[in-house]
Amino acid sequence: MKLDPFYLIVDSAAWIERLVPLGVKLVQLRIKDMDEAGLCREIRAAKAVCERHRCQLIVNDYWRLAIDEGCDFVHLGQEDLAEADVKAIRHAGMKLGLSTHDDAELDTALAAAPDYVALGPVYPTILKAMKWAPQGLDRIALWKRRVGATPLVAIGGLNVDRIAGVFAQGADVAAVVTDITLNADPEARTREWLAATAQWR
Ligand SMILES: Cc1ncc(COP(=O)(O)OP(=O)(O)O)c(N)n1
Ligand SMILES: Cc1nc(C(=O)O)sc1CCOP(=O)(O)O
Ligand SMILES: [Mg+2]
Repeated sequence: MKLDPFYLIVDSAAWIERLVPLGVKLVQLRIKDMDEAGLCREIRAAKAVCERHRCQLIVNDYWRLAIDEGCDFVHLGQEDLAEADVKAIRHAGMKLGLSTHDDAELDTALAAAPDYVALGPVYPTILKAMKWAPQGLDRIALWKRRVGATPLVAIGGLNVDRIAGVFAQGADVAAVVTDITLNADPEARTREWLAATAQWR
């Protein structure tokens, strides 16, 4: 499966409404701390925008709600995966992306035959506290050898200047949050990401 090389991750449907129309084709809705009714509203709104713009929506964490709302792709971390019903996710026809941070997690992820594997944090991230040290670029090449044809997503501390480095090491997709959402001009930065990833599209 070919995924767009630019993977935007945001925490609201409002961000999706704002940035997806610029040409984003792969977006994750990553919401923390919201009640179920709110999550359903957000997922529904995000899905509507993504359908209009032929953008692949990936729902983080909330796989049951994603199934209920008719979404087709979820992202799970290792703790999410441990509690998830992967059979139910697959039975619903959903694609599945998985986080990995070390060898043991990669073994666990590959056993679930994911639609992509994410490796992070490649660089230090300010989005959330992480118990893993930055992986560094060499680790991407190692991961790509292990995942083979499964798309490899690089995440953590990426910015426009770091994109070429992760693709040179074998990443198929670069994921980003704060380089865009904390930028003084998120629309302009999104356009920069679209241009900078064009050669891998
Ligand atoms: C593309 C991508 N990679 C990694 C993560 C992190 O998932 P997880 O470890 O479950 O942490 P949270 O994002 O849920 O805090 C991700 N969301 N997306
Ligand atoms: C949500 C997330 N997961 C990571 C992992 O390593 O699993 S790094 C990360 C944060 C990515 O945000 P930014 O692009 O702002 O660094
Ligand atoms: Mg998670």
